[in-house]
Amino acid sequence: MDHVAGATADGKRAVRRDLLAVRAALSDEEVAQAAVALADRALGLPELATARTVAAYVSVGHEPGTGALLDALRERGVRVLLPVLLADDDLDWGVYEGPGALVETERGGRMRLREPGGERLGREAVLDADVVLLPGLAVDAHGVRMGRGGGSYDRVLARLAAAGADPAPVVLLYGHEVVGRLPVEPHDRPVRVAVTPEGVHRFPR
Ligand SMILES: Nc1nc2c(c(=O)[nH]1)N(C=O)[C@@H](CNc1ccc(C(=O)N[C@@H](CCC(=O)O)C(=O)O)cc1)CN2
Ligand SMILES: Nc1ncnc2c1ncn2[C@@H]1O[C@H](COP(=O)(O)OP(=O)(O)OP(=O)(O)O)[C@@H](O)[C@H]1O
Repeated sequence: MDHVAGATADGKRAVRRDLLAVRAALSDEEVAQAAVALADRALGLPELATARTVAAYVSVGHEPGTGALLDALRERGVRVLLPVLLADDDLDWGVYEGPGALVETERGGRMRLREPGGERLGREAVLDADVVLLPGLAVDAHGVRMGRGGGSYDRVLARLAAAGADPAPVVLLYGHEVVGRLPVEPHDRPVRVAVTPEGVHRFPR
């Protein structure tokens, strides 16, 4: 079993590297245009039309851009929660109060994140969310999502399930990141929806 689990983790690392290389090759203009289209698509989701609290994240680098989406949600009066990465790779949460209230953070040579600088609400704050917008590198036809490998969102999804909370998990990706099949480990939890600049994909439960 350990051998199989190790093979899956190695498989994930290789897929992650390839996916990150494709993102790295995007031009700044492609990234900017994709962010506008992504916000449009996401704002059309029925799940977001009724949501009062949305857990989201601030995109960095060549990730599918969330800036326009965060501001549009906030303008709608939605309470937007943003993650704060903790030392154990779990997530604390703070309320989005506009781009000026974000602080740039960097931990141990990892990628720079932009996180809310204000009050920390605790790990359980995500249980208030009606929708959870997740970062990712890819999703497959079963809704299996691959992240950066910290396991932060695996823990968030496990926490939601343990509490009996059932917000729609929605991953934001580029079109080519919706793939046929990804390596899967027992802790991986499927997402319900993937939004890309080109459209919306729904996965059977
Ligand atoms: N914009 C954004 N915010 C986010 C996430 C994300 O994926 N994107 N997260 C999603 O969980 C959490 C932060 N998790 C992170 C996980 C890994 C790395 C990172 O730098 N990884 C290295 C490679 C692995 C390593 O060195 O440990 C890298 O990407 O270069 C950064 C943040 C919460 N906030
Ligand atoms: N519920 C959990 N509690 C504690 N650790 C967990 C949990 N789920 C996963 N992990 C750990 O997180 C690590 C990374 O998992 P994985 O490679 O699936 O990350 P990922 O889904 O790509 O990342 P992320 O969720 O941050 O986007 C693994 O070592 C795993 O053991």
